[in-house]
Amino acid sequence: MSTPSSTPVIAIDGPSASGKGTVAARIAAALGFHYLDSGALYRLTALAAIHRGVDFKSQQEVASIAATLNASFLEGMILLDDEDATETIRSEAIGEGASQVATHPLVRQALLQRQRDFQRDPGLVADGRDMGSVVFPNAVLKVFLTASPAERANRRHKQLIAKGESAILTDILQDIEQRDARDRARTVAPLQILPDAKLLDTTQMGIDCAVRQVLNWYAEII
Ligand SMILES: Nc1ncnc2c1ncn2[C@@H]1O[C@H](COP(=O)(O)OP(=O)(O)O)[C@@H](O)[C@H]1O
Ligand SMILES: Nc1ccn([C@H]2C[C@H](O)[C@@H](COP(=O)(O)OP(=O)(O)O)O2)c(=O)n1
Repeated sequence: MSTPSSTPVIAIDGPSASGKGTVAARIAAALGFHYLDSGALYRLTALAAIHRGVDFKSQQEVASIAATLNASFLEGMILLDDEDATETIRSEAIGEGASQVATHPLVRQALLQRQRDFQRDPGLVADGRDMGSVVFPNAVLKVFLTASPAERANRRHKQLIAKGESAILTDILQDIEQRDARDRARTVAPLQILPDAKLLDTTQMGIDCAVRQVLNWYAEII
């Protein structure tokens, strides 16, 4: 299990397309900290399950895939079994699969230590759903980053269109609402606003402003 560490962790949790990845990566770059995209581990687990023909509902089999995941994170590139999976895991279908495999307690357990291993000097910014509640409960700063479902659907829609993918706004909104509901309702490590988290609603706030706010909160505590 993890050893208690004095290395600071900034935990950024929140629902899909709230801007967690964008903001967390910018904060990590500004502070020279490491960055953990925990959702990528669940996405890779879903992709590996598809490659092996394993049903997302088979908790034991999916957990064993998660426990032996051959994944590496190399300067913005994500490899699965030595193949570039950076773009593949960003599809809406894999996001949905990730949300399904993430409901299994054994899958979450299998990925726990791997996430904690990212806590290295001089610090870590981690984004996901349970960074502040389960993976890094001692995080020095916990942020719940959110925006209205309509705004998040717009952001995801723009992001997909910019990548040249076809996307229908109403379908995306429906997917986001369905995924939010599943991520909030699961019994283990649900998405939640912790009492010790700072709430940052970016419905009407740009990326620069959101990054500045998190950096200001961090500056207040160090
Ligand atoms: N505050 C913001 N205002 C406008 N667009 C944003 C904001 N934050 C993020 N975005 C954009 O929304 C999209 C989704 O952000 P992303 O960081 O991938 O979210 P998440 O990691 O929460 O799924 C990206 O294209 C990003 O540039
Ligand atoms: N710490 C985490 C991170 C992601 N998950 C699950 C739940 C999410 O719907 C999926 C995908 O997460 P990801 O953060 O990559 O998805 P978004 O970019 O927010 O759409 O994985 C989780 O259960 N716990």
